[in-house]
Amino acid sequence: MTASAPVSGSRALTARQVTVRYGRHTVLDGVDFTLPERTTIGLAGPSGCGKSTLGLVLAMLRRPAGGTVTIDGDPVPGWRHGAPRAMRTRVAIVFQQPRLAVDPRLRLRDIILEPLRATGRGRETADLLPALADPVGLTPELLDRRPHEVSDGQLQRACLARALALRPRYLICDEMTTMLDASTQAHLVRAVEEYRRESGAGVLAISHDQVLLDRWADHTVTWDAVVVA
Ligand SMILES: Nc1ncnc2c1ncn2[C@@H]1O[C@H](COP(=O)(O)OP(=O)(O)OP(=O)(O)O)[C@@H](O)[C@H]1O
Repeated sequence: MTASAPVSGSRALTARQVTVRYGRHTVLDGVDFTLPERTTIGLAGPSGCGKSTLGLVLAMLRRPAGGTVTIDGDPVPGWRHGAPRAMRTRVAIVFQQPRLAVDPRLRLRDIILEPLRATGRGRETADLLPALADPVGLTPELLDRRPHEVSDGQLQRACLARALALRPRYLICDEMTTMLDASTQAHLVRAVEEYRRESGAGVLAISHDQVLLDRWADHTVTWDAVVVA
């Protein structure tokens, strides 16, 4: 299955014949998937079918038992820290539960700036903070708080800002807004779409919410189409 066949010469994040097993349970069995640049693809499907697992493989966070992932034509040579940093930073992911995705001791400003510091760009960080925090709607006062002092929505805003800090070529939003109120959901989707327009990134929006995907994505692939083809 190809979510959207890239026009010849255009760039894409691709999975080819990817197989993932948890113990004896085969979750992905030779799955093909293409996320072209400049495009938002919605991915829908029943709970437990393997959407998040595919997202983790595309983000190089889970090693498949078989198959390949390529970024703009470059095959990924390893997984997690086995992938070169220059490749890992080309794909970012935002998860459903922000509280499981952050260090609870850090202030929001330091959560957002983590990727810049980890890549040795510490000196630029103070200057870059407003450009990362403003689009997701975080005020300076919120940036000084720790996770237990903010709402889930405010923390998810920080997670999105962190995901965009290194200007990824591809962004995977795995149920990014599922736990959030309608106004925060709309704000975060707008921020992602603004980033996509301005950067030319490709976006994979994984969600159970067909109404959201109809509004958000250029088109939506259902899981049946992924595994049948
Ligand atoms: N770390 C793990 N160990 C064992 N089994 C797992 C693990 N992670 C996921 N699974 C199983 O793999 C299958 C696919 O899970 P996955 O989270 O990818 O599905 P999903 O489509 O994203 O589901 P949901 O929509 O509920 O988030 C499920 O049966 C799940 O129980």
